[in-house]
Amino acid sequence: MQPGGQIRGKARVPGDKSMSHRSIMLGSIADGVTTVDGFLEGEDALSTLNAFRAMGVEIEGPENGRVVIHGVGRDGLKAPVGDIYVGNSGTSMRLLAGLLAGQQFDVTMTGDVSLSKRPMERVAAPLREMGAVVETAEGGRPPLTLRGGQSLKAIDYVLPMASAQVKSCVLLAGLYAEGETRTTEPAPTRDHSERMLRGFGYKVDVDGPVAKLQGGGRLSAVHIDVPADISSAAFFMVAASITPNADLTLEHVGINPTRVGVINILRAMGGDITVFNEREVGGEPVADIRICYAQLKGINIPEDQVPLAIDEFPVLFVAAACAEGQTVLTGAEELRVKESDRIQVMADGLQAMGISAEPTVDGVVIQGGQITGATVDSHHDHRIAMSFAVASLRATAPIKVTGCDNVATSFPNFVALASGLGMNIEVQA
Ligand SMILES: O=C(O)C1=C[C@@H](OP(=O)(O)O)[C@@H](O)[C@H](O)C1
Ligand SMILES: C=C(OP(=O)(O)O)C(=O)O
Repeated sequence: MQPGGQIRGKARVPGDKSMSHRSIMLGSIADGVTTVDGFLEGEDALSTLNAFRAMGVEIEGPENGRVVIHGVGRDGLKAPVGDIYVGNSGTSMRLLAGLLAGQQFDVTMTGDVSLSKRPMERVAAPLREMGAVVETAEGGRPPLTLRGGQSLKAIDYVLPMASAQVKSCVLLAGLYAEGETRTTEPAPTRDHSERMLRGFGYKVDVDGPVAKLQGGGRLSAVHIDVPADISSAAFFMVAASITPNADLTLEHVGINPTRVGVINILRAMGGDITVFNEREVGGEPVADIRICYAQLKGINIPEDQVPLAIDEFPVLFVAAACAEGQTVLTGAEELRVKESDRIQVMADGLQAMGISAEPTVDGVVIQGGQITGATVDSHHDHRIAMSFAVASLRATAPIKVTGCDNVATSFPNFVALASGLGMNIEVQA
């Protein structure tokens, strides 16, 4: 990555990863043919797609973001031949665990080196309470095996952490459980499962932190329009915010209130962000977003914004590095169990770039300063790699990022799009 570069123009980033996963899962167990537009053709969502193909679901595409799913109905999935490999994708493994807990066959899910280190006990524990038989490797890590043929009972589950993956897992198992399954979350997390289930005609009641559904119902196929992923848009929101003269418009971005922490935090830092053309597409709010350069200032990030921006912190740390003064993040210990320990890995990288970034147990303290050239390791974490690329916009010398192989998990055309908007990125084999 060469220093400097410009950020100007208009762009549409790829489809929302969370919604893409869910569209395949729900479309597969629905009655009828579900069509999806705007599907993210990234490796994580494709892992979910391939998992359902392996369980006998006919899925056409993806072709230019269009996927056609021939739903097999709630009891139509078939035992896969061999294990299901879900690569780097925590969402695939955790949500599928819930959906597969109520099937008649055994399944084992495996993942790559990063996923194999991530905690799965958080989904295994509530599923066992429901009567599922779940096996993990030592320390509650993958592989994850679900034994089929169990009869599940609904539970009233109070989540120990703010996690949409755990909430969704329990609700998906609840589809196959006898009685009313309830989840209570400690803070609002993304509610795409609840919204999309309703879109498929399944009754889900939400009252503040509580979501509940009755087991035993059926889903009816629908058309799903997946908006651009605000988590991918975030890289360019920060890129434009830190680059003098930048003026960028990102089109058709999902602005679900449970996902807009990055907008709220950048605005609190002094960011110049205009949200316009607000509309609703298939039960999800969507808008265009214009971002112009502004001198950012450090802030204490409000803890209530943490789950609303959970995947955007790596790039928000870059914003903090370019801000005047100190930024303090607390209450974000979940960042330590993502594709990498995102607190430590970002702090190490920013320090290598000459920025004072001190990790704490549940966050980080960053002093804004001058970013220098450096060679930094992204630890094969897509969001870290893209965040370091954004940092190069304000660096005094080139930044070389190693371990970038996983960028395609969430943002396959990142380099092309970033280059098109004016960033100087060179990819070395
Ligand atoms: O439900 C989802 O689609 C996701 C939930 C979040 O994980 P947690 O539930 O672990 O916070 C997020 O980090 C992940 O990228 C996608
Ligand atoms: C945490 C992430 O995804 P997952 O948990 O699905 O691997 C992410 O995309 O930042």
